[in-house]
Amino acid sequence: MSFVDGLAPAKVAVLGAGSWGTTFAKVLGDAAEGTGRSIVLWGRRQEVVDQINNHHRNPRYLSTTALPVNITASTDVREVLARAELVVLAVPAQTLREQLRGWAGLLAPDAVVVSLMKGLELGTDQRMSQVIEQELNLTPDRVVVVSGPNLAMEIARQEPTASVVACAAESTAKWVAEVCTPAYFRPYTNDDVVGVEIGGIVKNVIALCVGICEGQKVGDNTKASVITRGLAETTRLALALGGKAETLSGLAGLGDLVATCSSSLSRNHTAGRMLGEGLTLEEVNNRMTQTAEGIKSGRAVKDLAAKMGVEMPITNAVVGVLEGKLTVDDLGPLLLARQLKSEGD
Ligand SMILES: NC(=O)c1ccc[n+]([C@@H]2O[C@H](COP(=O)([O-])OP(=O)(O)OC[C@H]3O[C@@H](n4cnc5c(N)ncnc54)[C@H](O)[C@@H]3O)[C@@H](O)[C@H]2O)c1
Ligand SMILES: O=P(O)(O)OC[C@H](O)CO
Repeated sequence: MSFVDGLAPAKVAVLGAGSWGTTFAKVLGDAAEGTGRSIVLWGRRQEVVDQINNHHRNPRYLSTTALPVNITASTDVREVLARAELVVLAVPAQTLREQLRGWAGLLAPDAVVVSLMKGLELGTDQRMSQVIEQELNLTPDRVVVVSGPNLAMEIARQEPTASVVACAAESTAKWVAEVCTPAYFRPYTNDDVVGVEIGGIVKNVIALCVGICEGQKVGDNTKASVITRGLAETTRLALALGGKAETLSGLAGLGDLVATCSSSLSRNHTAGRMLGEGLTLEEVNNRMTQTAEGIKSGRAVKDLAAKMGVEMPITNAVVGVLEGKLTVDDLGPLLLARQLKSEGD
């Protein structure tokens, strides 16, 4: 198998044909041009699969993007996973464990598994790489995380973007980075899986808060304050879990936080804005057609931080709003009334 012998994979499976799964398949497909490598997408809906196979498009998620012809799709996960040396997972975080239980016996014996997801599991407070290791019985050297300032729509338009490919084993990270490097996408490797995942998870909660600010029509000072203090609490959590500070000041930390908190393309930012405009969470959920991980992961982040003894005031306040214990108007006064302290604490 190629991971073992160092050769590039001949087949890559991407499970999840939503916005990011389809876009990342395009990244892989463009990078594979002329190599003979095939990219096979698993989708739940026959109409999505048919559109990809017959028209090289996924109009449900990426209406204007033409997909490379080396991408095919199927609803048959067994067929998609057969002999795939690299398996990329892009389903909503809270559904991953259940999905993996159905897929576990179908993976090729030496497959490397990549998580594209930015969520924390409710109830267990586990990161997606931990769920993957447990359910597929994989060692950390075969589990990779891709994360960074990666708004799918911009990458689908081939706008220059950098990202992070993280794995405990540098050789695996390099192996994966080499197959996802088309001209418009530049991955950097990193061995700090914890820092990379925590950056991607918590930025969604902070983006909900910035979105709330936007919905309330407060200005840039407020948003910059939330982003900066949001990074401080994200870094505290990452460090407590064994992550590195420099990861949080890199693409998967600051980079992703800035992209998500500034962009109207972000689903978390958009969901926050609607809350700030006065919609209830139920109304927001009814309007969202794609996954905004922060809505559910917020609670898991709060629980994990409490378990680790890490102070995360912005996360706690956002969860208070999501759970109906605080109104959006409570947020500013609550956060500002906290006891004064040193910026570095
Ligand atoms: N969209 C982005 O810009 C982006 C970028 C980076 C990371 N991510 C992360 O990637 C992950 C997937 O996000 P997305 O943008 O592709 O979401 P999406 O909502 O666009 O697509 C989710 C996909 O999962 C499928 N799905 C939904 N419920 C499912 C279930 N119960 N079981 C199996 N499949 C199910 C949907 O049919 C769809 O194909 C999230 O964790 C997100 O945070 C997204
Ligand atoms: O649309 P969001 O809020 O899920 O953010 C998408 C990506 O994670 C940005 O890097």
